[in-house]
Amino acid sequence: MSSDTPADAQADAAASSSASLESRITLPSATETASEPQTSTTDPEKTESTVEKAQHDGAPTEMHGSELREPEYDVDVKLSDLQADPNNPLHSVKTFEELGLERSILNGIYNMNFRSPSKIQEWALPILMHNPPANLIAQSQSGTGKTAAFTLNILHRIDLNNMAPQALILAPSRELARQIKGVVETMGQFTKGLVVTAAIPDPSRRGQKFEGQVIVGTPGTTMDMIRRKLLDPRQIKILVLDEADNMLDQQGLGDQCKRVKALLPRNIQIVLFSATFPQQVIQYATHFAPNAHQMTLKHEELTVEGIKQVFLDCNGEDDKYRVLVQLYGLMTIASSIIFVKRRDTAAEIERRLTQDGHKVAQLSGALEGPQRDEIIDRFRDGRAKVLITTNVLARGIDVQSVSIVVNYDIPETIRGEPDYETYLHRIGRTGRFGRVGVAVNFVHDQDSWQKLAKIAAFFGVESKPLPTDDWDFLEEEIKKILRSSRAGKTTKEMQMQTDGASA
Ligand SMILES: Nc1ncnc2c1ncn2[C@@H]1O[C@H](COP(=O)(O)OP(=O)(O)OP(=O)(O)O)[C@@H](O)[C@H]1O
Repeated sequence: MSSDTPADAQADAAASSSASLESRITLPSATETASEPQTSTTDPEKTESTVEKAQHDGAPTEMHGSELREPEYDVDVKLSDLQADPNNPLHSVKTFEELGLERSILNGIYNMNFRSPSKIQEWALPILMHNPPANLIAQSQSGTGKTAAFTLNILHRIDLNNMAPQALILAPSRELARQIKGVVETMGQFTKGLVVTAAIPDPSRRGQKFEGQVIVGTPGTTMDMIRRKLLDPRQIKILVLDEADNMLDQQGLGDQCKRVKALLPRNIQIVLFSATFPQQVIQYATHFAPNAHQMTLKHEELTVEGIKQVFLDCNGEDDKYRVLVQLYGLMTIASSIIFVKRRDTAAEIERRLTQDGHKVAQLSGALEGPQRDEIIDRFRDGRAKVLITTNVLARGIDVQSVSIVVNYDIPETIRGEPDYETYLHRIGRTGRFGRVGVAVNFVHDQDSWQKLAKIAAFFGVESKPLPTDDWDFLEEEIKKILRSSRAGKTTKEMQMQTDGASA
């Protein structure tokens, strides 16, 4: 079961490059895709809850949805205010009821404390749920609820009286696949008869059939399982690629995803979601999902307002470790992720920090699956507060308590260029759904400084320098950001405040 190793290795390496993105919505012609709809039979009654199992299986330990409370800092963001602002990606006009979801599904959403949809959910759901089913390529900022958008469509469409796989969700890492499985189970906890199965490397499943209406997997294992006839693809009617630009990347997972698709029935609904879609991937994506409705964003629109970006000027590579140790206290107030380029750097930093008496966890593609599960679960439930990792966890991971992301190494492509997409995904591990967070970038030489400057210019953001020789000041600055409450302010009001301050 080593078929996911290349995928993980690929995800470990910074791979994708960037290109200009257009903000546009494209509607396809009337003669669209896909098979006949099959409405699900749902039961409003509460059935045996799968929450416990879901949470154990990788979902956030507590899915508080809109309840924005950081445990240690006094962050009291009012989500309703953010959602009332038409310029905010969390804004919506409609309610979940108006989107035509079954009562059992609505109960699942409300139980997760979701009050109203985000922009992407409000836009994508009517398209996804419309009959005949149409393909979709959709882009939305990190942490704006893309998982719910594709999950709700799946819950709406599957036939619960049939145990055969009907929806396949592919994700680039085992951690993300497990997380999505948890979300589908939690959201579908009142959906009677729902079975969700993970197709990730798991020696304990050897020879066992993959049953359940929803399969969430990594592409390599999914392909293996279909080929070995352990996963029957014949009744699959929806294929979702989460982190689709990464999944279609021709250098890495693209080939595997193409092969999986070739093993599925024709005319299924194909759904591609990501926070980033470089132009060259969009072109390929439109072949993969023909006649798709499209929503893409400009790169200037991609950064999340709640994530403040700063950089620390270190005195060379060796000095980075000293600065990291200084930061440790701040990183443990809530949870933090440290991103490095290489697996051996991750292991080395873990070793040194542990030796210096600090508690940290480390996860990279070099570790075996069960060990990885144990580490990410510890991080999710707060037993481990500082996680050192590679790009394997750059995308999709949703741990709401993450308040600091450290780019120990500025992300770069295999060609040594700044990796714009990976940067955006990495910093997007904080500031989820209206929360605030800080991205701390380490620069240590001309090259890393230039890469960061290019990244900041590309996204049209300012990366503020913080001194590394005045720790009291630095600490106060970071704490100030994390304490900053946006309660009661719309994006426009905040903009005016900033304008006023600089006038
Ligand atoms: N309508 C909603 N109301 C409140 N919370 C929501 C809503 N939709 C999603 N969330 C929460 O927002 C968080 C981020 O959602 P999700 O992980 O789906 O983001 P994403 O857009 O897929 O991000 P990424 O691009 O990083 O993968 C999750 O904790 C989720 O439970």
